[in-house]
Amino acid sequence: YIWPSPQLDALEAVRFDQLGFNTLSNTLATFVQPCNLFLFDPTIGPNAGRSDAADWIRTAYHDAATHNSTDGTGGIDGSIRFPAEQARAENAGNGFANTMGIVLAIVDRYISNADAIALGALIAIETCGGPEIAFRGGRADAIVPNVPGVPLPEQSLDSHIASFARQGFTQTEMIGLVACGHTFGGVQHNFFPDIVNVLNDPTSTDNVAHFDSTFVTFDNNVATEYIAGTTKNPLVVGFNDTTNSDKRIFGSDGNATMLSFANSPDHFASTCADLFARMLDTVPRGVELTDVITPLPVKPSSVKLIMDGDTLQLFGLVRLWNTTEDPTRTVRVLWHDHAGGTGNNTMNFISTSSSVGGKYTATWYGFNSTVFGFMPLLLDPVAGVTSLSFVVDGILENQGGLGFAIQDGFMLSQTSCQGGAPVSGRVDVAVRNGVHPSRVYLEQINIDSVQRRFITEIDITPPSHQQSVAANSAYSLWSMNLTDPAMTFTIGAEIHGIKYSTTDPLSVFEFAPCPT
Ligand code: HEM
Repeated sequence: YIWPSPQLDALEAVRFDQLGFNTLSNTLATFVQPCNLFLFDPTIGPNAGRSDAADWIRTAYHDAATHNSTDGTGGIDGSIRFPAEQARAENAGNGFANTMGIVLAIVDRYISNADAIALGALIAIETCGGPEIAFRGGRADAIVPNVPGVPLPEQSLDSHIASFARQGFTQTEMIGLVACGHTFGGVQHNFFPDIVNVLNDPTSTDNVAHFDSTFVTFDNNVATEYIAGTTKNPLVVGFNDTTNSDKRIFGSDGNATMLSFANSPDHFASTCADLFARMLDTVPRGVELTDVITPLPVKPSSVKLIMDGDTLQLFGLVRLWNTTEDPTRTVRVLWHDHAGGTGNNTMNFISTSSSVGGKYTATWYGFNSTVFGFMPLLLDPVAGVTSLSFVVDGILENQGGLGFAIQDGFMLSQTSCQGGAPVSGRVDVAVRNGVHPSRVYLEQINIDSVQRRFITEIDITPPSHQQSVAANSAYSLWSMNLTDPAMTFTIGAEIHGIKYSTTDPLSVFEFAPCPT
């Protein structure tokens, strides 16, 4: 995709900036590091026999499994977040409530509850030894629970085949998806006393009987142990044959599929990568998913413009994907302006990040930064800035000639201030003369009754000709008094029918005191 694209930029960041520098403060990968991390019961610690990773994967499956491919209802739409859905017998266990507390914390205006659930499962699998999974974004959130539809262990093989067919999977794919899921975790005695006894195992104090011997790692042991006859999978060799659903499913093609998995870890991993991607893309009809999101090789990040009197401050970083730290590398940022000029600056190496279970690393450079503190580039407001390019070791990176477009039509002005009772502050937006936005507004993120984020736009009254205050010779100020000091917002403007937003949330507390 072409940068900037706010939703894709945000999804790409959660999906690929997993650990290390500039990973989102609520990065998911930290909650599955190490992979036996189980945060929900601090009294039990690492010997609970459970893991966040397993919970997140089961959560995504139970959200997906309500899908009906005939009528197009159900699927990954975040309906598992509703307590009424979690309370159903088919959703026995506390893994869903556990998952929600962490995974849904990444929901924002660009990332739905459903995308967050899909990302949680994907990151758990990749971080804990699994294959790289194709990720698409754009899942829509259900506003009511789905009809029931998750398979139960005591159901017959025929009903499981029918259930997976309804979800859109063949019998062979059913065997695969169950094996891919059941390489993590196990069955808890507390919620399934008819399947698992009290274990008296100090390494599984939650009394979880595991599906394979490596229950916090993605590997084909679920298949090798099954084929070797050494498996302890409680849904294969459980004392109650009625609930041995994995035994019936795995054996349903004479073990052909499980044998192929046992014989080849690579075949197992690639099959699971496909099946997990399809499970995560199981969405209600009418939902349009994005293309598969791949990492941008050169990605500007945290780009921000602020008007400071006669100076235009340009803050930002760039991420170079799939690179390691290299002191001999030179990275330059070029900025192109309205007058046809180009400025340039050598960027500073800041730090690295990693992704997909350590498979990739990325390096980060600041437009004008030192490791401690981010300094802006200081530009001339009259010339402004229209786009950026980068030069990495002499090679021009400009998205195939498009450049990285920058919107300098409007931005926060440093004259914004806090205090000045009875209001709590004033937001000044510097608007470029000649741009004539049809509207400038504050964007406040709100949460509706079913935890969906939505934007409330609060229009700023355009200054009349007489009242217009100049920020400098190229920009005028649009101002708005704020009464709610707790409000956080971004700034939006509509220019030639297109809406643009700033990315950094602001609050009046960041502003200098208003002059008295
Ligand atoms: C016929 C189909 C299936 C049945 C009957 C079934 C049944 C179960 C049961 C009874 C548990 C124990 C839950 C607990 O104690 O909290 C479980 C756990 C789990 N299932 Fe399945 N499952 C099926 C398919 C799948 C699929 C397709 C996936 C994912 C692709 C999956 C992923 C998981 C995971 C990761 C756990 C471990 C959860 C944890 O340890 O916290 N299952 N399953």
